[in-house]
Amino acid sequence: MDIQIKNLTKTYNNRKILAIDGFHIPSKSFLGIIGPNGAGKSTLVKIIAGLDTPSTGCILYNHEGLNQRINRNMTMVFQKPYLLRTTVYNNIAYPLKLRNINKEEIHTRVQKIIGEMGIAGLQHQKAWTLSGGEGQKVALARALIFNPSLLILDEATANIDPSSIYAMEDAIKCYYENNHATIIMVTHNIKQAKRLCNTVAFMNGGVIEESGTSDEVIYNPTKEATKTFIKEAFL
Ligand SMILES: Nc1ncnc2c1ncn2[C@@H]1O[C@H](COP(=O)(O)OP(=O)(O)OP(=O)(O)O)[C@@H](O)[C@H]1O
Repeated sequence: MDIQIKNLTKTYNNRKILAIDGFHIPSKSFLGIIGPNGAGKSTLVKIIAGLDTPSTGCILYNHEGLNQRINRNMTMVFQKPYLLRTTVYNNIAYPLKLRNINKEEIHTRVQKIIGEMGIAGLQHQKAWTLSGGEGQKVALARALIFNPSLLILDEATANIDPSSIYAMEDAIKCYYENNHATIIMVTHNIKQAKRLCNTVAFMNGGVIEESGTSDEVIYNPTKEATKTFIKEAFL
């Protein structure tokens, strides 16, 4: 999915916290958004996901040749998993039920994804009894199961142990490589951005200060603010 951000602003209580004149996220990008606390990263991705509205400006989604202002073929995974009060199986099956997929196919697809993500043993467990990392894997499986053309991850692997981070990264990478999807990932982990993303945008004070390939932004930043941020992130 190709995304065009046009003259976007967001203001809270007369404070402008986002001001992006124009930014293009080409189809099949894996974009990492990095930047300090309060830079506006979550606000931007929530607006892209349609979970918040801009004060001015708009986002245009071009999916399969259709230019549109709303796109339903996308999903977002947050830092804290929002799971339904039911079993792991039902949580993961939910997006398919919403799309009227038949029971047999739902079963097949759920078994496939929980097998790939190593959470098959949890399928009958109630979602509220899961550990934080397990819940996050369930949230990711639920996001991937309906093959979204845009996947947004907002610090989805924060507070997760290293082996679970790698398991989630593998699932995300595999999804990206096999589905021609566009992925936007907000992360404080510069090494993770380097491992996964092909482009990186550095946000600061509500604007995109600098963007380019991951190598350009991480190893050869041109703006002072980006240089300082990257240097501190690697300390
Ligand atoms: N509903 C709201 N009302 C008032 N201010 C808000 C609201 N939501 C966000 N903000 C402010 O907007 C700014 C940007 O917040 P945002 O969560 O987008 O930053 P972020 O870059 O994702 O930060 P972090 O890295 O800490 O998650 C912050 O100063 C925040 O206090």
